[in-house]
Amino acid sequence: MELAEPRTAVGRSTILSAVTSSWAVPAIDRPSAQAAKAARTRIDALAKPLGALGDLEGIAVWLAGCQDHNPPTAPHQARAVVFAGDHGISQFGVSAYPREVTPAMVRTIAAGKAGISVLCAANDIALRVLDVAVDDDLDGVDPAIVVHKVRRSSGPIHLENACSTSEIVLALEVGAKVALEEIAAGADLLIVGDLGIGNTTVAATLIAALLELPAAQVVGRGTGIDDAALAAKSVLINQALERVSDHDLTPIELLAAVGSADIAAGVGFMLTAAACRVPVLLDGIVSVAEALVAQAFSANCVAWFAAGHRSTEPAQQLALEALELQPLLDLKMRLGEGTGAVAAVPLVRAAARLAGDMALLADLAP
Ligand SMILES: Cc1cc2ncn([C@H]3O[C@H](COP(=O)(O)O)[C@@H](O)[C@H]3O)c2cc1C
Ligand SMILES: O=C(O)c1cccnc1
Repeated sequence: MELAEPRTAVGRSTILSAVTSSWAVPAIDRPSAQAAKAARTRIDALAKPLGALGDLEGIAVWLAGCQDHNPPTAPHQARAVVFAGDHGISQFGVSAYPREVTPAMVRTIAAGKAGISVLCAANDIALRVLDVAVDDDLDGVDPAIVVHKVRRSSGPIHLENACSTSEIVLALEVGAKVALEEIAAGADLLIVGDLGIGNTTVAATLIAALLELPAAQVVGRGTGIDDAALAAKSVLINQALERVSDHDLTPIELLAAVGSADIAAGVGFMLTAAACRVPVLLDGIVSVAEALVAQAFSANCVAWFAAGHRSTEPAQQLALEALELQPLLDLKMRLGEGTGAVAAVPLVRAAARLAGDMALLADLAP
């Protein structure tokens, strides 16, 4: 793989005066315009009225471009990875659930009993969960789950940096390494899942910072907080935004200031998938926040992403609009873990099969 320096930097930091670590962003080409065009021509010629398969047509065209193949083949080796981490801000009333849920859910995924586990099993999708920054030692779990741990929790982003830039670089490298492992295992479609109480606050903050939006527009109910907690969450997001406003930050510095190690791992994973020409299906608010940060590293990566679903989080919708991505599903899901993306995999597979297996209009018997 060719390596290049980041092409897009958010700028230079003044709040992080220590040595700023850098990361060699993998070089990312665009998907094949030729294969996408050929797929569009074929889909327009299928035995149906022009455009009648709606967004399934766009997904098949996108897949053909990513695969450099017309018609596209249905992804039969979709693989999902959940990056787990705790967030300091979860101790300030932003979630409807306590932070102890994070390690408990890591164990639940490992036991094959989480929402994402069941959806992956139902759709023949390989799944693994990795502890990047869980605030627990996770004693007794499979050592492969904790081998990539960067730190225990991230700092409360309304008060201090989530972590150091060198920890972010380490987490980006974890994501990159894991993506390469998944691709070596045969992945032809990748999904990044999130797990960590408080992570919707961090994701909303990242989205607000990158899209220059006020807290009131991005704040959402996450796990189901009431009106009072929603107002408090908005205040904390504003406080976190104030810490980074008027500072030009590189993407690494932004992740260190108001992101987290587990989110950085997701970013490194997505960028590496795109560099390896493997398409990525995005999930909810954390996943699209990661996609926006990935775009700040390298604008080309977005062409390798499709949106699995629209979640109920306002910031997720705003980020999808900024990425110019149309979600496949709108089921009012708000779980994270990668569930909204995995729920859309059957549609992606069906879109490819429709493009490949339907008769042509020209071949219809008179
Ligand atoms: C039992 C349980 C399982 C989950 N699986 C994912 N999340 C999701 O909800 C959390 C984020 O929402 P907030 O920012 O409001 O805390 C994260 O753990 C996310 O992965 C869960 C949340 C809970 C309670
Ligand atoms: O919209 C999401 O992705 C979401 C909402 C609540 C909790 N976790 C994720």
